[in-house]
Amino acid sequence: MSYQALQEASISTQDTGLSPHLRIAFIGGGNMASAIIRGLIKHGHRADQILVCAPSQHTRSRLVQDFNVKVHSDNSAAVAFADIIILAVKPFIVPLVCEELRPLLAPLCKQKLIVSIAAGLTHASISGRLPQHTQLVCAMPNLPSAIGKGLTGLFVPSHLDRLAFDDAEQLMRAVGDTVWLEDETQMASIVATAGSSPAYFFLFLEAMEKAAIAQGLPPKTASKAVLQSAMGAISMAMASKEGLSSLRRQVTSPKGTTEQAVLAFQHGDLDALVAKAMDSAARRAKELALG
Ligand SMILES: NC(=O)C1=CN([C@@H]2O[C@H](COP(=O)(O)OP(=O)(O)OC[C@H]3O[C@@H](n4cnc5c(N)ncnc54)[C@H](OP(=O)(O)O)[C@@H]3O)[C@@H](O)[C@H]2O)C=CC1
Ligand SMILES: O=C(O)[C@@H]1CCC=N1
Repeated sequence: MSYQALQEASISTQDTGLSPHLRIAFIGGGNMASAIIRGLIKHGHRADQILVCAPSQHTRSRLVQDFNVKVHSDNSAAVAFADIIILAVKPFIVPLVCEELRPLLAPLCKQKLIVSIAAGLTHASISGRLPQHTQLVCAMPNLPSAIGKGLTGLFVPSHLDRLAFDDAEQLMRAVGDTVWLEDETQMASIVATAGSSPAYFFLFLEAMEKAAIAQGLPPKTASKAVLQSAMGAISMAMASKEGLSSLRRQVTSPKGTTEQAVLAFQHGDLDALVAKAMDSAARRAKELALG
């Protein structure tokens, strides 16, 4: 699997044209559904246009309290309510949900868009469990969707017209950027590069915070120094026309302090460790595809 392929995918940056009248249902109301809901509401989507189906009363109460969205314990409510149904359950639950929705979707499948955000599951494995001609798009979003800064990979097989999935694309664009994948094998790389990656950055920042505290900084100062520096670096990288290496060299004075830190990372073979971690995530996505 080559991560290079992702560079060839186009990242859209246009304003979203998400219709405020679009009714959106989530099957599952956990971390990722909540992140997308938060992003949608932040973007101005009306809470009463959003329904979440989740089995536990605790989750439903939390969603009402946090977002004032509609909630239901029965997944079939999603079909009656929504134009777009997002499958936001763990991958192994998706077949059960499809089984429940299948008879209800059969007469309506051309009027509904289904979006699966389940890591690893292929388009064919989900569409095979839904009525023929169901409009299904596989999406891989990430947690920063909660603040409108997500990145979602989208895939439909080449025989389907992407324009038919405009509403789903606009929905995901309301919570961040989107990339269309040409080839479904790229989805495992998007899981490794975008779906999972916020956790890598959090892990790295946690490690920096611990090291700064160990060196003697007060925890609040360490946290502020780490987060503000990370935000500054990312904002610069996003705004700059220069590549990442060039920006890195601007910080790294010959015989200076940064050089020593960079050498320590290189002696620890950071590149190999990152590649190993991302390969592990991509491999797990492929395992999930097999069920
Ligand atoms: N977390 C992330 O950063 C990302 C996750 N994903 C994908 O999103 C999906 C959800 O992950 P995540 O939100 O982290 O998981 P969570 O465990 O946080 O949420 C899963 C939700 O599914 C609900 N659920 C369980 N069984 C059913 C059922 N039979 N019918 C309806 N709802 C059900 C649970 O309800 P209850 O709370 O009531 O038990 C819970 O709200 C996964 O497929 C994952 O691969 C994709 C990209 C990023
Ligand atoms: O860890 C997971 O399986 C999910 C998919 C991507 C991010 N979280």
